[in-house]
Amino acid sequence: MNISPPDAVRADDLTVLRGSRAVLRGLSFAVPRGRITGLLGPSGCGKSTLLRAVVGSQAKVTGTLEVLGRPAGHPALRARVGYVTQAPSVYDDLTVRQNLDYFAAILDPGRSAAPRRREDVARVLADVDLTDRADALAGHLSGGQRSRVSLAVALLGSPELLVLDEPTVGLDPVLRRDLWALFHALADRGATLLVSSHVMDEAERCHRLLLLRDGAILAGGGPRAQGETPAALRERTGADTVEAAFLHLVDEAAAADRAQRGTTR
Ligand SMILES: Nc1ncnc2c1ncn2[C@@H]1O[C@H](COP(=O)(O)OP(=O)(O)OP(=O)(O)O)[C@@H](O)[C@H]1O
Repeated sequence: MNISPPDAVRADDLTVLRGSRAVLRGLSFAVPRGRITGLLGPSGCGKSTLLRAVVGSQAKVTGTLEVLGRPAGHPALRARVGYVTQAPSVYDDLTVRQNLDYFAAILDPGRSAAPRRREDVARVLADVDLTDRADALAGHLSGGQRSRVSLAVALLGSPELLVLDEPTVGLDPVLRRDLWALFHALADRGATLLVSSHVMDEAERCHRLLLLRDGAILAGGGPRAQGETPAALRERTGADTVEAAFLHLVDEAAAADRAQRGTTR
C-alpha cells in the first residue's frame, strides 16, 4: 500500500540556465504535501534559483515542474503559493498593519471582504508574533522583525504551499526556534513548506530533505522521490548529524568525479 502523501511539487529533469551556464542540471524530485521539506546546500549551489523556478519567477527553465497540479508559474497558483525572498519585501514608510492591509486588499479586494481581511491580518500578525508591533513603522523594526512582516504577508490568504528562502538568516536562537515552531504548526494545519537553508542544524527540524550541491541533487532526489528523512540520511551514511552526512556525500561525489575523470582521460 502506498502511504506517501501526494506531491505538492514534482520536478522531472529540471534544468535552469542563468546566462549560458546551467546552474541546475537535470533535477528530479517531489515535495510531499503537508510536510516541511528542507532544501539544503552551500552558498551558490542553486537553492534560490530552484525556489524561484517553483514560484514561476525564474527564466530559462526546461523539463517538467508541476506545482499543486499545475505548471509552475500558472496564474491559478498565485493565491495558492506564498513566497518569501531572502530580502524582506515590505514598505518601510507604512506601519506593519498598513503593509498587511495593502497586500490583503490585493489578494482579497472589495468592500464586502473587509471583515475577512481584518481577521486575516489579525491571524497572520499573531502567527509571526508581531501583534504588539502592528502600529510601528516597518522601517523602524529590526531586521528579524522586518523578515517576519514579509512572512506574515506570505501567510495572508492561507496559501497551500509556502516557499521560504533562508527565512531564519540573522535571527537569534529564540526567534529561530519560534519560527520553526510556527512552520510545524502550519504543516500541522495542512500547509506544505519548502524551506531553504545553508545551516545544517536546521535540517533536523525538517520532515524531508533535499541536499543540493553545485546544481545537482546529492540526496533525496530521483523521479517522484519525496526527499529523504534526516534519520534515513544519517543512517545511510553512518553519520551522527545531517552535516556529517552531507560532508560524507560530498566527499563520495568528489571521489566519483575524480574516478570518472580518470576513466575518460
Ligand atoms: N544572473 C546570473 N547570471 C549567471 N549566473 C548567476 C546569476 N545569478 C546567480 N548566478 C549563479 O547561479 C548559481 C546559483 O545561485 P543561487 O542564488 O541560486 O544559489 P544559492 O544556493 O541560493 O546561494 P545563497 O545561499 O548564497 O543564496 C550561483 O553559482 C550564482 O553564481
